[in-house]
Amino acid sequence: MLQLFTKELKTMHVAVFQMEVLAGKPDENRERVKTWVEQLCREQLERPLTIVLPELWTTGYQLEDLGELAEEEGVETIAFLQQLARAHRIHMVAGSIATKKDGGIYNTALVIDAQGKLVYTYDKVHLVPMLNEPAYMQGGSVPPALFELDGVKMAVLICYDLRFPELARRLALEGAEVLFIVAEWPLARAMHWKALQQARAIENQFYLLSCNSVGSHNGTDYAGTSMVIDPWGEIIVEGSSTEEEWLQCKVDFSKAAEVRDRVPVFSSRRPDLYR
Ligand SMILES: NC(=O)CCC(=O)C(=O)O
Repeated sequence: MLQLFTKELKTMHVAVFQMEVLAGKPDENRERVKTWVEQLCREQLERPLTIVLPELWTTGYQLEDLGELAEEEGVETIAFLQQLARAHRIHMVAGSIATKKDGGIYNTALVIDAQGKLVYTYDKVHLVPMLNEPAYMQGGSVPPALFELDGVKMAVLICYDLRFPELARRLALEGAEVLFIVAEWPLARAMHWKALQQARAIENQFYLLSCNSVGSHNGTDYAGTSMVIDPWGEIIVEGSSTEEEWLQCKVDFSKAAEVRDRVPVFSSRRPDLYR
């Protein structure tokens, strides 16, 4: 059954850090995130503000060194983010980092609220063969679920997960109003990146906010083109494919209800014929 949309909170500011991740350099990447957040928060005083980081932003795809680089339960980076979130009163869909737990290494997304509480973690379930991820990491065994920031139902998927529409549809049916995609998506498949994001937003009639990285590592160029897409499928802001930059906008949560009135996909569904 489709949940009703949030009534109380109508808008939220978002800022997406389309970052050039320095592979294998977690200290430097943390420092760069701190500098960016400080600069952003000098300019953007309005709250609520949610910031978004890309996939594996502490280590990049330096997979062969993850034995050393991955953090035990993500403790150090989580503490760093909690401190930053509290200091600036910002919510963080803090991309993902490599974590060690139960003898394996996982690609773990983190969500921290403006009080510094770790509200949600998710271990990427679809590891990407094209980047050799399954050779170095374990896939999560728990499907992505909803979390809430200021009463808004949201969800986060990690990069390759975008190719599996059943995940996004299930989250939409559970009431997601915003889907975040945190990514290190290669330029070689940039056309898929853009088309799939728009498709997920259009078919599920929710906001889609993505954060991809730029730059290159080990011969792979990353595609940037981070986006904020509204529930009609309109691209509100779009990053370049090459430059480190940040994207900022205000999202209006009342828009999804309008779109669902105009094209009532969810009430037209035939779950008696398919799931
Ligand atoms: N980091 C990723 O999951 C990349 C996904 C990818 O390259 C693709 O789906 O294509």
